[in-house]
Amino acid sequence: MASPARVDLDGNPIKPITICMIGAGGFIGSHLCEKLMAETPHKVLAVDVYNDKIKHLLEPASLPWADRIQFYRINIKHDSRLEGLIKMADLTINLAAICTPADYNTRPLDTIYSNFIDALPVVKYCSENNKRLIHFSTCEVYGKTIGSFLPKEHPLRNDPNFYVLKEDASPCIFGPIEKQRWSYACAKQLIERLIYAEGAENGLEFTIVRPFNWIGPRMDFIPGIDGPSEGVPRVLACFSNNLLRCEPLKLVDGGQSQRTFVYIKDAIEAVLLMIENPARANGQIFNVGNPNNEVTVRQLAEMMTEIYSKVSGEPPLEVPSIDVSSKEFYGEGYDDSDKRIPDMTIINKQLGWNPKTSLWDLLDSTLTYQHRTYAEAIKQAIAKPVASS
Ligand SMILES: NC(=O)c1ccc[n+]([C@@H]2O[C@H](COP(=O)([O-])OP(=O)(O)OC[C@H]3O[C@@H](n4cnc5c(N)ncnc54)[C@H](O)[C@@H]3O)[C@@H](O)[C@H]2O)c1
Ligand SMILES: O=C(O)[C@H]1O[C@H](OP(=O)(O)OP(=O)(O)OC[C@H]2O[C@@H](n3ccc(=O)[nH]c3=O)[C@H](O)[C@@H]2O)[C@H](O)[C@@H](O)[C@@H]1O
Repeated sequence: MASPARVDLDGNPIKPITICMIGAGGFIGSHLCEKLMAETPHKVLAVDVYNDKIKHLLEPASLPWADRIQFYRINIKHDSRLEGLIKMADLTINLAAICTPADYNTRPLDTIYSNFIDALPVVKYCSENNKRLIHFSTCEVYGKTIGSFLPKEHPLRNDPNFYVLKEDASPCIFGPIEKQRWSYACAKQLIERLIYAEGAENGLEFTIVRPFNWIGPRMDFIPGIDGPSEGVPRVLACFSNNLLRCEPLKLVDGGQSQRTFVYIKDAIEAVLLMIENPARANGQIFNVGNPNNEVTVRQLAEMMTEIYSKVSGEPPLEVPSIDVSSKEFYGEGYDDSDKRIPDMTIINKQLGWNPKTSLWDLLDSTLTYQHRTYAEAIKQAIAKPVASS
């Protein structure tokens, strides 16, 4: 019996489309490709410089979706094939970016080029060829909260108007230029403004996504195993690396910053709704996060330590964490977002989307994956005698 036709949120049948996905080989791209292959009839032209995280979707040729995904090893900085691929597709999704905070103050030029200059041709080709664009921005465009400028004990700090981040109302508050941490957020903000202007002046059909700390399997790399030994990934991978190596977790400036974490699989549901409901998603900027999963970084460290001990069967570390200054950890020019709570009104109203997974459950499944994937390799790396020079 044929499976029932898939319908959008308004009950209309969903037509198969071709998607040019730039940055398809990254963390979010790999989960999005998986979802599109397993649950939809859409085709993906997967563009990236790497494909390790989607290899399982590309080979062997006998995979049921083999004719619906093609990988193009392309650096969008300099490759004339990009426009042709955008023309071949109905929709372009741009995920390509440098997006690890350790790079923002140490490689500010690369960060600005990657998040602004390199995205320009993508926007231009979409606009000129009347193709729809879903562009990945960031919750970092909000910068610091208004409340962070009030004295520590001020009662208004508890008023949501002073910290909840709303797409159509909150200001974008960055630190001074010498705090190069904000090079990323500022570049993302300018590309958002450019896309918005292309929509207003030239009719570009666009959707802007502001992810709030999406986490899960395949995020970033474990230093010395599948990434550089001296590399500094985002917090999930930093803490996973510490736990796998039985080292104390490093709390930057006391771990007082707050974050809301959302499970990658919940967030991907939101992206699929955007893909398949253009009439509801076009012209919108969407926060995608989980306001119920807020913790300080210190609390995150404690939770991950407890869960990893359960998952690995090893006793918790005697010294579970140590404090490090941001200057020591990230170098000169680091600064931080104090608190990030997404307002969910717009995505709720337009797409009816709500995150489901609690922080405990998402850390449990993610740390189970980390342990299964890396524990043995770490053991071997630690046991290996250091090569003589
Ligand atoms: N993960 C999150 O929670 C999060 C939060 C906020 C914003 N974002 C945004 O979402 C997007 C994807 O993030 P991610 O977490 O998957 O990061 P990621 O680093 O895992 O993925 C980005 C991918 O883009 C590719 N890429 C970068 N420059 C390229 C180029 N010049 N040509 C071709 N490919 C290139 C990289 O190789 C990588 O595979 C980024 O734009 C990021 O700023 C992510
Ligand atoms: O994921 C997001 O939504 C966005 O936020 C991230 O920024 P941030 O949350 O600051 O990045 P993390 O590296 O995950 O750091 C989170 C917090 O943990 C702290 N941290 C990080 C690593 C560590 O070992 N110890 C530690 O205390 C950082 O100082 C920061 O306060 C990145 O900028 C982007 O990937 C993205 O745009």
